[in-house]
This record gives sequence, C-alpha cells and structure tokens, in this order.
Amino acid sequence: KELLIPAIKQCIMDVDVSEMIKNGLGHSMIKRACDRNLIHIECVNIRDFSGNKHLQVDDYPYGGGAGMVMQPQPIYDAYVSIKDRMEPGHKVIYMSPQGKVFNQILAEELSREKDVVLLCGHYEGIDQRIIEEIVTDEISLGDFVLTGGELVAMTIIDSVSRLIPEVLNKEESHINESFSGGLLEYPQYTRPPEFMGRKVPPVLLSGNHGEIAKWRQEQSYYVTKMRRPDLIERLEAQK
Ligand SMILES: COc1ccccc1CNc1ccc(C(N)=O)cn1
Repeated sequence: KELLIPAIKQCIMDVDVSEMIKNGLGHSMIKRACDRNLIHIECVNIRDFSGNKHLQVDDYPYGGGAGMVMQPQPIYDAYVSIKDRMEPGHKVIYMSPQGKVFNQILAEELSREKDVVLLCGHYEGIDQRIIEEIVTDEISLGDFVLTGGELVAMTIIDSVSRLIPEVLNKEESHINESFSGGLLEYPQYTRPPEFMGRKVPPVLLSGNHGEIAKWRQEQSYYVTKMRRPDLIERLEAQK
C-alpha cells in the first residue's frame, strides 16, 4: 500500500513534519505492518520541490487578506515525482476542513485501494488550481482547524491500515468494531471480577453465550440511542 504524504517542513518550528509522520507512525502496529510489507508509507517533502533557493512554497493570497496560501507549482512537481509509481486511477486525497467528513465507511473504502496519495496542506490552504488539477477527494476529520493536514493524514493511515487483512493479529483484530452494524460498542470488562466495589455484570461470567450476545446487543443499542441517536436514525433509514 503506497500512502504518499507530501509533508512540508515547518521552518517556524524548525521541525521536519515528515519526521513527525514517520515517528508518529513508528509505533508498533503500523511499523510492524510496514516491516511485513503489508503497507508502504513514503513521505515526500513539498519543500524539496520549491522553485527557488529560499525554499518558498507559499505566497500571499490574491485578493489580499491574512495568512498565506501554498503555491501550486511545488505541490504539482512533488506529485509528478511520485505519480508514475502509483496504481493508475489512484486517489489523491486533500485533507481540509472543507472536505467530506471521514468515517469508518470511508476508511473501509480506502483500505481496498492499492495506492493512495494524501496531500497535506498548511497555512490557509493550497491554491485552488492544484485541487482542480490533481485532487480526487477532499476529506475532513471534523469541524476544527489544525495547523496542518499531517495529523489528519496520520489518523487516516492508522484507521485504514488496521483494516488491511493481516495488519492486526487475532488478539488485536476487534471483530465487533465500534461501528459494526452501525451501533456503538457495548461496555467492556476484564479481570478482576470486582474493582473499587464495582462488579462485572453477572451475565458476562455466566458462560451462556446466547445471553451474553443478547446483553451486548441491548447494551450497544442503549449506548447508541443515548449518545448518538443520529446513528439510530441512519440505521432505521437503511431498513
Ligand atoms: C488552516 O489549515 C488548513 C486550511 C485549509 C486546508 C488545510 C489546512 C490544514 N489544516 C487542517 C486540515 C484538515 C483539517 C480537518 N478538519 O480535517 C483541519 N485542519
């Protein structure tokens, strides 16, 4: 799986953002998946494709206003430097607050792609013409603003990678996804049987798998109804 993330150097914090991504994803599951060639992650640094010796990748916005906009040329050249290695018809995903809100369904779709490019913007965003020229999908994690798209990219990589067969081992692979069947997960318990005076629901110790499954179904429905009635409506609508 090629997940290429053009990351730009944050000269202000003098932190190489692509390092952030490599380090942030260096943790066990993703690193193990990379080592086993189940996924392949490369960071391409847009600043390496800046057209001038000042390594400039942004400029003042036409029409004035605060903030800076990322220029189209360095991004385009960074993309051209990788696109021939990508599966034809690959998605180029731009992470921005204007995007389609990410969810588990989208994660599952992306996990079936062979190659995906994740384009991380900074500043006030990127020039509209590069979006029109190379971006196929815009994704948002939700209605909040970050200093850059990298953390969004890392989130997408994590949630997609764990859906790729073999990435999670049997202990990790949570067959009852939090969103399995569109409901939230039931409460989870493990040892000890009593903690701070709080006991584990007896049904879970009963060994009666039919009763346990029924209790879990009821709990999932109750938790979802109370916390996310919108998910219940979505379920009802699908019936
Ligand atoms: C001011 O930042 C931008 C402005 C425009 C585009 C990208 C950025 C980079 N920041 C982002 C990116 C994504 C999300 C999200 N909600 O998915 C939040 N922030």
